[in-house]
Amino acid sequence: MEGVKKKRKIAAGGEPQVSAKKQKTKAQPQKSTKKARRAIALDSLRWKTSKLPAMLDDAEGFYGLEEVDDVEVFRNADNTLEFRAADAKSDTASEAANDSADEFEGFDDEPAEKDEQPTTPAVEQSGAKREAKGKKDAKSDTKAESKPEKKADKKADKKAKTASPLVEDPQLESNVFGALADAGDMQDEADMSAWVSLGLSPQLLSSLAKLKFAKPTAIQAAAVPEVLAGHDVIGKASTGSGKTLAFAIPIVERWLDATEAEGETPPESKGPIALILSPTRELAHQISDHIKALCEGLPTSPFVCSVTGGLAVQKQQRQLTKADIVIATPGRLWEVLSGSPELMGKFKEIGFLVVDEADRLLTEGHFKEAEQLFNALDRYEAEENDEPVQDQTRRQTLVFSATFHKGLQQKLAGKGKYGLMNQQDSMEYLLKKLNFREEKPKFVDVNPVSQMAEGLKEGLVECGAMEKDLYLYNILLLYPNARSLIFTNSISAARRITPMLQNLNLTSYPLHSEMPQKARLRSIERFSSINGKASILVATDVAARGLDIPNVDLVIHYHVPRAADAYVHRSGRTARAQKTGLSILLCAPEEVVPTRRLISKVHSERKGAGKNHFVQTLDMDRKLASRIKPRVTLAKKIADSVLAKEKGSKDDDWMRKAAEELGVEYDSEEIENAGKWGGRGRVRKEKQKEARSMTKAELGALRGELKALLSQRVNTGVSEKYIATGLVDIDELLKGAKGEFLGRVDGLDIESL
Ligand SMILES: Nc1ncnc2c1ncn2[C@@H]1O[C@H](COP(=O)(O)OP(=O)(O)OP(=O)(O)O)[C@@H](O)[C@H]1O
Repeated sequence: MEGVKKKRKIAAGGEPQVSAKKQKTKAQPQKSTKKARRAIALDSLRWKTSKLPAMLDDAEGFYGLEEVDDVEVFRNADNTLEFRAADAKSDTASEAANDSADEFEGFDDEPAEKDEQPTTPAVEQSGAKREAKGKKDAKSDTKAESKPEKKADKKADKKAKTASPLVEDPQLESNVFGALADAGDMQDEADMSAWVSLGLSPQLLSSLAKLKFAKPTAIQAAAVPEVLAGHDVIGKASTGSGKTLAFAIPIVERWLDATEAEGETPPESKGPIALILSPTRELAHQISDHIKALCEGLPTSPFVCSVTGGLAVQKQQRQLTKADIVIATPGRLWEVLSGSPELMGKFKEIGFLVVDEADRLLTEGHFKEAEQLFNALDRYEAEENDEPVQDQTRRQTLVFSATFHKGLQQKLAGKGKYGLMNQQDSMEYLLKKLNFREEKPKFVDVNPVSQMAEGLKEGLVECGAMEKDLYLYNILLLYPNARSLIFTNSISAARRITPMLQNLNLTSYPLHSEMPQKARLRSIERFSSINGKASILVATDVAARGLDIPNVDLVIHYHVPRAADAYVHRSGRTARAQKTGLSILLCAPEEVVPTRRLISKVHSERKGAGKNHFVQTLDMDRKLASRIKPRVTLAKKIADSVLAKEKGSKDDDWMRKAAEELGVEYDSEEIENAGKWGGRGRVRKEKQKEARSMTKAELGALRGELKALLSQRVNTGVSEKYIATGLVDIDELLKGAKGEFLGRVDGLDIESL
């Protein structure tokens, strides 16, 4: 017995033409059934147009192939072939059916059972592939479809029971599933029908299936068609909602089109198709990885190149000569391009300019470098007087963020009064700088009401300014296995909190802009790779935007952020991609007013009993806090001492060098005493001096003390309420504790989110 599938050719758009293969078999006499199968005439079968993988689109001679499922080919003693219809039922059942001498009526596309599907894309696709391969030797075709085919068939049968490919466009569906089947085992399970209406190529659909992205997110569904239709787009969607692919998918699609049109990968002289600007290096690398992952499943991939510093300018210039998609921080790209008029010329021809996290990149303080770049990209030499002029751009401009300035948002949405807007503050002014191709770019806002991710819960802990370390530790203890991201407003706080938490046996890493690039990436990598136990990243706002670290459970704002958008982006590091997460603000009395303002801004569009309603005040167990206070105090003291010593030796180094250059004798004591400290800085300096003067033995003793404290159990699972009611024997409970921290904060529970 050989094969389950046959193919034939048809003339494009015409009636089926019986192939040599088929003519030969048609001449065979119809024999009586063997086992559960009956011999059948080939024309009575339901032939379907074969689905060819997109990469075979240009494989001449294979247009118009048809195929049929579930037919077995028997070779008779006289060497003739006979085709028998497979029966889904058991052999006995089939025999019974055969006995009743029912005429074969062909295969039915209707499922035998309610949710059963008749065809199996994986099998069809592999069949199509084989057909292409077997063009030279039609006879070997059936042999090639022996055992592996049966296996595939079984698998396909299994899949047919679960799949529900209800797609409106059958041609597209066939392409889609054809391509998916080609993508291997995983794709056997994939139903990609939700992507179909976006008009993507089978290659890209196959890649998306490999990423296991079964359906587009709201921003992808809304923005991709607009971009593919050639519009400039401003896209707004909450954090973690897939904005990267919303612009990356159409870019890669356009690259595929261009590559296909040229036959080969575009030559080096072509220049990049897209430039994506990111405000931070980490985000640029992440976008680059994201696009590479999307392209991994393609038959040929674009060259994706990130330009963020770290590599020599010449090396980056060389890389840029062959780049198809470039992701860059504006300052560095400007540095690289301004030294190469040839490269600059190529960048003037890009098809897409994407500004990710646009509101950040285009605001005061960050826009300067970007502005230089935009001006250069848009400047063309006028033919007549050789004066540089701003040309109407040919490229599409795509601008994405989770937060946009409210005035701009209203204007884009066609509401509000704009005349009163301060131009410098509004993004309108900045958007003008982007030189949109269309007078009115498409504004796609998929979360007009809330900027926050759906699965996010927000909480607030009120505590004294000097108690923040204590309550930070307290919260971390309540979530012993969480991946937590702590945001501070200053580099020095991030520097201090990290070793303090490490002293408390919590795995923590720092992240701030004064760290070398490699150390920054290493911190993110280590933080992301620890699974199953607490892992903490203490970061400044350098990590607030765009970073997509998987499974961050908890975001803690150690300091109340200075702006509402920072709060949105920081909190958006958790509850990404439909997941859940917590965001907790540590709020000191002097931060209450800015916090209120911030919350009412962030939740301004939401309906509810007051804006603050969306952020729950959390009552922490004061008794627990007092129990853990001694260890926090010690951990802090040790960290401060180590930091002061490090800082001291750095300052010493600097001063020694300065003294040497001036040709004077260096005496640190003298120099320090000569400095006139006053005001607020004096106390700090004195504290630093004290911490710095701690001897090794003193430090060792503190460490020993802390170690002893840390070895004691603290049960966080007993709330003050229980203690107050007196219904529970606390000592008994503490005895039963397994050395783990079991507490929870009422109303905020990671598991129950
Ligand atoms: N269609 C999809 N289905 C499932 N997951 C997706 C899909 N598209 C993207 N993702 C995943 O969602 C996560 C968040 O995506 P992305 O980083 O693009 O979010 P974002 O909207 O840009 O967030 P931010 O505003 O914080 O920058 C990523 O891990 C990404 O792989």
